[in-house]
Amino acid sequence: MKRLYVVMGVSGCGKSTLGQLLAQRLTAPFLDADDYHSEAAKALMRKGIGLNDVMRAPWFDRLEQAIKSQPESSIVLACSALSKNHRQRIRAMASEVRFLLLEVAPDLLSSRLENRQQHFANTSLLKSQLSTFEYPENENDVLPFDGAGESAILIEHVIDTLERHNVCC
Ligand SMILES: Nc1ncnc2c1ncn2[C@@H]1O[C@H](COP(=O)(O)OP(=O)(O)O)[C@@H](O)[C@H]1O
Ligand SMILES: O=C(O)[C@H](O)[C@@H](O)[C@H](O)[C@H](O)COP(=O)(O)O
Repeated sequence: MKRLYVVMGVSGCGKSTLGQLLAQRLTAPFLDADDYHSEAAKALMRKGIGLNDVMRAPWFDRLEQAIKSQPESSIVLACSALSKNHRQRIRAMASEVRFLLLEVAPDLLSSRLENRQQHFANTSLLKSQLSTFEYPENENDVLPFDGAGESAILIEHVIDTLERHNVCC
């Protein structure tokens, strides 16, 4: 059985940051979906142009391959998983999938992205991220978290919540 924890949400919500902390706590490998984009896709996003689902398809295929080739039984993935269809595609990648949604207000997202260095996604991408994002309704495998606070506090809350839902460690 393979258990996949997906830290999800729009650009700047803190997926990579929290995902790495969670992977350390679970002693699990960490995969960042950002590392699986093509150069062409990154060039578009750098210009603030969001991907469409045709462009995303080979990216999801590469992610699936990377997840399936991990020998460990638990894996942490940071991936925006913006739409219901994207999440459905990710559910096919492992036998048990849990999404951890980080919710952050647009103003704070903007200021985080302005300050983030050396990343292809900047504030110009935020508009398309927010318009593509579909809030998970009736998706029982999605746990929402307030992503605005300090990471050191958030990770403790995440671990507590996973333990309470019996999906941890
Ligand atoms: N909880 C947090 N509090 C303050 N800054 C944060 C927090 N989480 C992430 N950041 C910062 O915000 C920026 C975006 O975080 P990142 O983890 O790259 O988000 P994402 O992977 O969702 O795009 C980074 O510069 C990161 O250091
Ligand atoms: O589905 C997509 O269009 C992309 O995955 C996008 O949503 C993602 O957020 C970018 O890769 C930016 O990277 P960060 O989210 O890590 O800033």
